[in-house]
Amino acid sequence: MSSPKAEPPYAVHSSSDAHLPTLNEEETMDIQHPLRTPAASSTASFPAIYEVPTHTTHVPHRSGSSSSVSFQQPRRSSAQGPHERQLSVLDPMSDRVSTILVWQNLTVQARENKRKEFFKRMKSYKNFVPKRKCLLNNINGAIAGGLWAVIGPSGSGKSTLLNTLACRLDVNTVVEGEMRLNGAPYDNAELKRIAGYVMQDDLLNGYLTVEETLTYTARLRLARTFTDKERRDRVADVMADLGLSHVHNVIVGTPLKKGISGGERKRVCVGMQLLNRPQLLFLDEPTSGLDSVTALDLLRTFHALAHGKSQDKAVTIVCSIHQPQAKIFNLFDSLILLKAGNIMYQGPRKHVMEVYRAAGFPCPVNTNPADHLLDVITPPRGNPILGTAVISLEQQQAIDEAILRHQPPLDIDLNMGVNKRLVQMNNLPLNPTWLTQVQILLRRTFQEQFRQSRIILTSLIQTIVMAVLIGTVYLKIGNTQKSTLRREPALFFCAVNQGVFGALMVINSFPVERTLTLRERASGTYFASAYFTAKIIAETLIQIPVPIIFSAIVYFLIGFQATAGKFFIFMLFMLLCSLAATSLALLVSAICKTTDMSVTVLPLVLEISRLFGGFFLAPSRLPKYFAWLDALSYIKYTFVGTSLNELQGLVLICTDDDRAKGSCTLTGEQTIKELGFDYITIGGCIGTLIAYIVFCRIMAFLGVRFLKN
Ligand SMILES: Nc1ncnc2c1ncn2[C@@H]1O[C@H](COP(=O)(O)OP(=O)(O)OP(=O)(O)O)[C@@H](O)[C@H]1O
Repeated sequence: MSSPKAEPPYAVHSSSDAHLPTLNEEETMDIQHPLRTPAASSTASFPAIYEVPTHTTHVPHRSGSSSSVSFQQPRRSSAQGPHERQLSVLDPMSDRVSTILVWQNLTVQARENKRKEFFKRMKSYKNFVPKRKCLLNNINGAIAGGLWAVIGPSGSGKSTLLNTLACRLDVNTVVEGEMRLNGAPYDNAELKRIAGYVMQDDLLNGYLTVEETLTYTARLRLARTFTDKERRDRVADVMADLGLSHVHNVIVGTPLKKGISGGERKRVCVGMQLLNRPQLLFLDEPTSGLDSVTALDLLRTFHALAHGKSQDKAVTIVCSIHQPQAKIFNLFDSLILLKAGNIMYQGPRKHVMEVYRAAGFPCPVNTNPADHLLDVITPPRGNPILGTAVISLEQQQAIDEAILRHQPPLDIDLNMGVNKRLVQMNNLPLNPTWLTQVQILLRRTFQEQFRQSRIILTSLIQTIVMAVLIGTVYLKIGNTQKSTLRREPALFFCAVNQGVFGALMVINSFPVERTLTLRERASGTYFASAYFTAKIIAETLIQIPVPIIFSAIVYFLIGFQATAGKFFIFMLFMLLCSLAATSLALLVSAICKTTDMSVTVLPLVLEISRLFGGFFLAPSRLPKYFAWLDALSYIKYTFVGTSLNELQGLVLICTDDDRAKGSCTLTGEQTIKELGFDYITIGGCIGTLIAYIVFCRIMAFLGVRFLKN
């Protein structure tokens, strides 16, 4: 094929080309993109760069067989400058590009609603056609080295593409087509070992410093063969690469406690992924919420990382980004332009304007090229006040087709990259053991908790205040016949207080922590069981002082039976009640998943526990159909257990008044019978509460382990 135009595409801007103000001097360099092949129909509009012969290379399959793979070899045209190889990172044959991701006929659909679909399928089994929303529409593409931008209007499928390639799609989606990593199909487990994913919102432990955050991640993610010094060095390297060294000692921060800036938070998230030197990094909207200077600074860092200036090896970075500013746009090596689940352009960023110009849509003067790309493919909404016209569907289709027509076809081969170093799962170094993970997570949880000393202090003060209040309301209850009337409400109130307090703390903090955990686990940081074990141990240890302090104050102010054994049994019940409440709250928030839902459901569960707590209606006198709700009330087992403990062996004295009324026959044992508490023993109540705690925690673990979205 011969070139109809002698000039390279961006080498010289004629006066009519002067509308590309944002293209800098770098634009004059001609580059070869690996994925484009010459198209006969489009050669008229395309310069020599696309007119390169396709070389066929025989590369071995994983299976050992050989296959024909097409690669374009970069060729220097006479018009190309001496710096063209500067961007050789884009060349999949380059040794610096270690990962090639290819997808073919990729379609992603969202199920209407799993339950609805199931019932409709049951109703009309044979004729049933599920209604599905198409998110990605039979697209082909490849990513090989450099800094990539996935751009497109809102809702065009940028995040969906990223999530699909990173195997992180929602469960309600259906994926068809092929995706290959270095020529082989891959899954989430495999990708996790070599790729990182940074989500749009920066969810971090707000009470840890930057260095602590990275150090804990390094301990959890770096292979067990790393020494402490090597880990520290790796953390220091990452902080230096990302410009975080000056804030290493500053806490990340929470909405209430100021920490590092938004840009620095994003860098910490990226740093956590860079610690184990990934070959591929996905970033979902990394600049969202950042000011233009911070965003540009961040992208410059990504550019440096993608070109291997900071790390040993270049990391391929793929960012979904919504209308980047011109300076940011110019930092990208390659683009994927999406519209309604279709790829409108894929290839070098430097060629996209040429495609648009050839299609009849040159970028106007002083216009951000990224804005222009989106403006052309997004149908404007007509505005009668401004006098702007609506573009018909046909007109917009013609525009889209013109853009697509002026691009040479992609030469996608699923075997691309098969000659690269393959991901040998068995040869990858082993992560820390389960026990090490538990120890690290335990340390992290304690450190985080102790940083929140104000919350711990507040909860201790609250406990003391409540204990003194309850104690003084029922002060020195005595042991007259009448005292039984006050003894039972006092015991019930103690159970309710300890049975609600801990639950409310969990419900507010756990859903956020759960989301953070899901992310860390999605990155392969630790096992769900290691996290849960560490959490349970830490929470139990932190929770113990509250019921102890409460019992010590309340017991003696009220004046329950003054024997050591009875006091410690009372304290044990308060502790078990508190643990049962937090376990129940953990279960509710693990199943409900969001704080909003958990806060709605938990009060109902607590209310039922209180209602069937044995105080308002004796458990033995409950109607049969309520037996199951009664069995689920941990407050009941606490109340009945503490009542048995208090009433057994209680000697009630008889006052003159009592004698006059003839009611002097009451004993502790008789009161137990009257209240209907003689159906169970103290040991039975303790055993049931322990079983309750274990059951709730196992169910909460299953929720955390299996409910991911
Ligand atoms: N799991 C899902 N179920 C149903 N629809 C979905 C699902 N995921 C995405 N969508 C829809 O698919 C379309 C593309 O979503 P996606 O988040 O990929 O777009 P985007 O280009 O990243 O948008 P934005 O720039 O606004 O974040 C949207 O209309 C979205 O509502």
